[in-house]
Amino acid sequence: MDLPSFDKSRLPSRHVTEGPSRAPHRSYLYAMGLSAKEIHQPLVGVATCWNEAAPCNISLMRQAQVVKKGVAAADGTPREFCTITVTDGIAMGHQGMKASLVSRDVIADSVELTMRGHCYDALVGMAGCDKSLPGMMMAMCRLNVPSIFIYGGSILPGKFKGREVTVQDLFEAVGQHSVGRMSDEDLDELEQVACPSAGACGAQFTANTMAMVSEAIGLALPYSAGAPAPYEIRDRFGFAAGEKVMELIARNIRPRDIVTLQALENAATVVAATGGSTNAALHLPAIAHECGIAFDLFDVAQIFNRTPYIGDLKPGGRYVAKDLFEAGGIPLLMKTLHEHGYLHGDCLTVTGRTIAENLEKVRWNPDQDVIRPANDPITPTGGVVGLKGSLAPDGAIVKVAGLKNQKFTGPARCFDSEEECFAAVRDRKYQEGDVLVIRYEGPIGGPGMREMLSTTAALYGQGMGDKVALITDGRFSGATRGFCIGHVGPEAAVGGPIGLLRDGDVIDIDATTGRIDVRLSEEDLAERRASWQPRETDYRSSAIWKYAQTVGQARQGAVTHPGGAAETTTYADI
Ligand SMILES: CC(C)(O)[C@@H](O)C(=O)O
Ligand SMILES: [Mg+2]
Repeated sequence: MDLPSFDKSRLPSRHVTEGPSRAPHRSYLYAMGLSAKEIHQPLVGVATCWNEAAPCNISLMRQAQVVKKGVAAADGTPREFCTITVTDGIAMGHQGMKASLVSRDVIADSVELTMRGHCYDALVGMAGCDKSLPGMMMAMCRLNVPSIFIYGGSILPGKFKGREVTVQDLFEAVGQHSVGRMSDEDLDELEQVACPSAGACGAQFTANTMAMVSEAIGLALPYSAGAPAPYEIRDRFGFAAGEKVMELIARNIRPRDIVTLQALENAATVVAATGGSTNAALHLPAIAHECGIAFDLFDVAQIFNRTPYIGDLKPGGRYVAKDLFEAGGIPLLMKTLHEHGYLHGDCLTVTGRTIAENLEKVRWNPDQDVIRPANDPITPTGGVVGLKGSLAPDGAIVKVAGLKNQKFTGPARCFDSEEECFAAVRDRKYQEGDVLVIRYEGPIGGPGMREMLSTTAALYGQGMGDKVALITDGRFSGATRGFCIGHVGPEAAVGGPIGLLRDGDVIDIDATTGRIDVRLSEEDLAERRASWQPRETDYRSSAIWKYAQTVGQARQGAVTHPGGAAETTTYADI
């Protein structure tokens, strides 16, 4: 690969590799088998979230070897390191989920610290799970050294009784089983066939949503986020990412040149267009924050409201990630959105070219129905909608893709933890028409803003998905369906109105007008607020306690440090 010549003396790695005072430092590099030539080449961090916690991560170390070959082929020296993950599918439905969102920021922090400590010149970050994708992209924006993101790829769908299934079917099967609508034998068979390969949860759930974001925001190479984990073509993307990051070093193209306000709007557009995970409304503000860009839940919601819903993907629709890749991949989706004016085409990407330039050669595929043309959508507005009102002055979010009815009025049934609500659902101790309220599950109150797929899927599995509504200051899985409103802010733990609700209060939700209100006057709310007492959590120490001390509200992405780009030293410039 012919790289433009560039001034190597500006590279951060000079702090580690150049001059007599760095002889000790170099001795460590020699100890790992590096040659003198390799030591003085640009050092590229290859961060992966490899571990044996989940199928999302299991193939990442293998894939990273190809990335390293790409870096080396372009005269860079790859340095591989791993960070942690918490996998929601296994953390779901118990206290373990409190570690999930916390892990996003720990991932960003740990990548930051490895990169800073060793003065790596660039980063290729590989992630495969809900929190590792945004965590890695946050680290890239925070560090602002040339970076490429690469997804580990989606899992393949399983086959059960002749139909394609994902882990969503299992979570919903738990509800079916609890009311006698599924036998022990079928549940046993389903759990053995639902997840047949390595890769992240297979439909437009959180990992695939954030993977789509990685291409739309410009941090990943076109097509790279769509290829399923077991497909060998992933190796080509890995090699290309390794080579390309060397060009980004040479041309000094950095993440904050790429992740602009317009790029964030492009990312929100693909989420809405595909009925993606509501978690994007949390992660996009957090990524923006790392760049010093104000882009909160309301900004995301504005894009959601003006974007046509065109991706017929599960959980709202019919297809899985593999089908989208085979239909033409994420560029196919972006092509039609761009053609009809829904994307900013002039945003720079890691190819060194703009979105519009990347899409030039993409042709529309008429022989597929995974993605509809943007001028012939499934619905004219996005599959995810922002809400606001007396119950959520700081906003809330709901996925409407696949919902029959977008309005709901009913009496509140209040629960102060997910466990309490799950027990009521499991035992069918709720009424049709109820608005189930799960509170003290926000970023501070949980702590950790749990995702509540076990409860929402159980409701769905009981056939009650459209007969009750559920609202929470916690959040939902990308696989949640039903009338489920999350991120209600401010959260109960800081005195938000959701914490003032009592059983029987009447709640009105209207996703068509973007409203969520409680039929209580300002005076009623003020009176209740006066006697409200903050609650203590059981977490008085540990990483989860530490998180609760610094985390902000969901509206701004539940970030754990106040400063954006302007306040953060990028070691690249020291
Ligand atoms: C387990 C899932 C489906 O991956 C969930 O965590 C999500 O958010 O999509
Ligand atoms: Mg999740």
